[in-house]
Amino acid sequence: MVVLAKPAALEQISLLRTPEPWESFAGVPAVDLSAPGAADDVVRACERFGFFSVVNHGVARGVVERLEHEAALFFSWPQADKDASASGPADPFGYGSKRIGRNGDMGWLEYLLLAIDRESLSKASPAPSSSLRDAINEYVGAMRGLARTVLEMVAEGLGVSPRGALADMVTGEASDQVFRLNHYPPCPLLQGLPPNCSVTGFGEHTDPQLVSILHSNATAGLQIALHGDGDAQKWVSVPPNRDAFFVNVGDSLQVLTNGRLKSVRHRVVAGSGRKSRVSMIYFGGPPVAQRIAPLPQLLQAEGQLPIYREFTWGEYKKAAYRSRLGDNRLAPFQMTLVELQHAHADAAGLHHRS
Ligand SMILES: C=C1C[C@]23C[C@H]1CC[C@H]2[C@@]12CCC[C@@](C)(C(=O)O1)[C@H]2[C@@H]3C(=O)O
Ligand SMILES: O=C(O)CCC(=O)C(=O)O
Repeated sequence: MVVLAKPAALEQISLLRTPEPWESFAGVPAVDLSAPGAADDVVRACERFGFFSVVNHGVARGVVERLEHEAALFFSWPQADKDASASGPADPFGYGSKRIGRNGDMGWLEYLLLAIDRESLSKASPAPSSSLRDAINEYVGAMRGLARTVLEMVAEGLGVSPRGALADMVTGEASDQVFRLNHYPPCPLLQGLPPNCSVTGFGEHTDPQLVSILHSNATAGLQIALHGDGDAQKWVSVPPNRDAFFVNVGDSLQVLTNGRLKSVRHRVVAGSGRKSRVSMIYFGGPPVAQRIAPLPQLLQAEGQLPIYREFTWGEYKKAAYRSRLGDNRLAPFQMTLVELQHAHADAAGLHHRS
């Protein structure tokens, strides 16, 4: 019997099965933002997949190309220079290689994780070069606009007023925005392993914020879990599209809509022979003090009880940084059956708790 040892450098990174070409999922909704009825399409996609692409988004190609160029330049720096850049190893912000978060998650990637204040990079998140900083600032400005459009459409499609109620949380004064550039080089250590072996680029997780907007080059790797019944989880590969942006529903939007819109579990698979995947993601979070709870307007309109307890974004973030990447971070905030029964009885005036 031949026993294939896993190369030591991959010891802490999980192997995954290489996706088959036929697993490439043709069903990711593509929403034309300029079309009438786009708001309903956005809500439908967020309910069904928590994930969709947007076309006719109005973001100039040059904004993306400039950042792609700057990102490629930065990732080609000597390792020692990258390690010394952006104020040292990511914790959580800065340049990181393989380590994700603080609790032992590992992936086959390198990245820059940066904090954004309003329109531009925060002083606490220095960019490695001024040309990269300028390209990021221009790109992030475009993403804020796109996040606003998408969240206004969500509000419109759900009948939430004012139309800016959700968008303001992400683009207002003290909003907590994060930006990430990811680089997944081909993994040479997979050579010699069976061809069906891939490596985890970015482990499965949901994003904690309201929405994240992702762009990648033409290299595949992103997978999403389709929302199944119960625990059933089916992973499908998202065909890359350089002309589109992909929107992910985050946990906070799931809570605000009382579970009607669902955050999407996603991950990145890296292979041996492929080109590098480069992705750029804007994460739209609310101010630290923002209360996150099912919107009373929606509960009333739909005659529902809240299935989540209220928390502040600051509390959620603190808990997130103590969690492992793949954890279900909403579980501690879900109402228990007993709590729901009490709430139901209270609402119906059936009993009074002392
Ligand atoms: C294990 C981790 C790593 C976290 C925090 C914690 C749980 C969730 C991860 C993410 C996922 C979405 C982007 C990010 C920037 C975020 O806001 O939450 C990530 C962050 C990090 O990469 O630092
Ligand atoms: O790089 C990608 O395509 C997705 C990565 C991701 O999910 C993340 O950075 O949170």
